[in-house]
Amino acid sequence: MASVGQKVYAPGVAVSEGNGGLQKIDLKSSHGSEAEIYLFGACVTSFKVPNGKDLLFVRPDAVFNGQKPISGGIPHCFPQFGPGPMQQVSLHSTSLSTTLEIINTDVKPFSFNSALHTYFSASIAGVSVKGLKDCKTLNKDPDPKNPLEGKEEREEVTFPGFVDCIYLGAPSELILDNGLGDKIAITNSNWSDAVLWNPHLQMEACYKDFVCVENAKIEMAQLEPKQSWVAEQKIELV
Ligand SMILES: O=P(O)(O)OC[C@H]1O[C@@H](O)[C@H](O)[C@@H](O)[C@@H]1O
Repeated sequence: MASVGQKVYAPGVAVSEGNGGLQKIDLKSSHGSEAEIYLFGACVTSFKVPNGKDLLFVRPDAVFNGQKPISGGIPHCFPQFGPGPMQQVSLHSTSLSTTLEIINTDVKPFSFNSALHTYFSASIAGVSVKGLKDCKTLNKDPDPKNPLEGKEEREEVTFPGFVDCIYLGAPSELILDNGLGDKIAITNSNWSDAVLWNPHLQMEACYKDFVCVENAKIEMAQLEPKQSWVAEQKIELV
């Protein structure tokens, strides 16, 4: 049933006004999973699996003013943070898939890099990410402007303090233990790299409640006229 101010476009697809008067879409699958997507930046801000748990996190200081990107959920970074056309989002019982397609409609080539800056709900003391062993790293701690080159030696990356690290040549599947009793497989096609970020005491009010595990394309890629680039991400409870 539609709630006040909601327009139902198809079974399980409703559009309404969200925070700050921004338009949002609520998706409900027949399996009981739900997703919320703000049209501003095509940002998925909530993905609830059938038991009601939200696997995503929106920072308490996120602004919904149509000027700044929403700090939470799955913001698209292309060619940097900001508004963009709506991409497809597919909602399944325990998984959420997103596709980002970038098309060069111009008559000259352009270069881009991109990322899905996904915020997961978490209890940071119990968080680990598996799958990054042997990847080349660019560690932005301590100096984000001069990242230190290295190699990941750990089977499981944990978050005992500030973490801001790029992983080059990341695999197509990572397993996130969110410290809340859930294991989440993050699979992708065509996202070549990954980023792990937790601000620790720089965001004292909320750092314990989330972790960013991001699919990214760090190296600049060039798109010729009429060419397109497509990448997919799937988040699945395992
Ligand atoms: O723009 P937001 O959501 O505040 O996130 C900022 C952080 O995003 C991360 O992806 C970067 O690796 C960090 O360097 C950066 O500080």
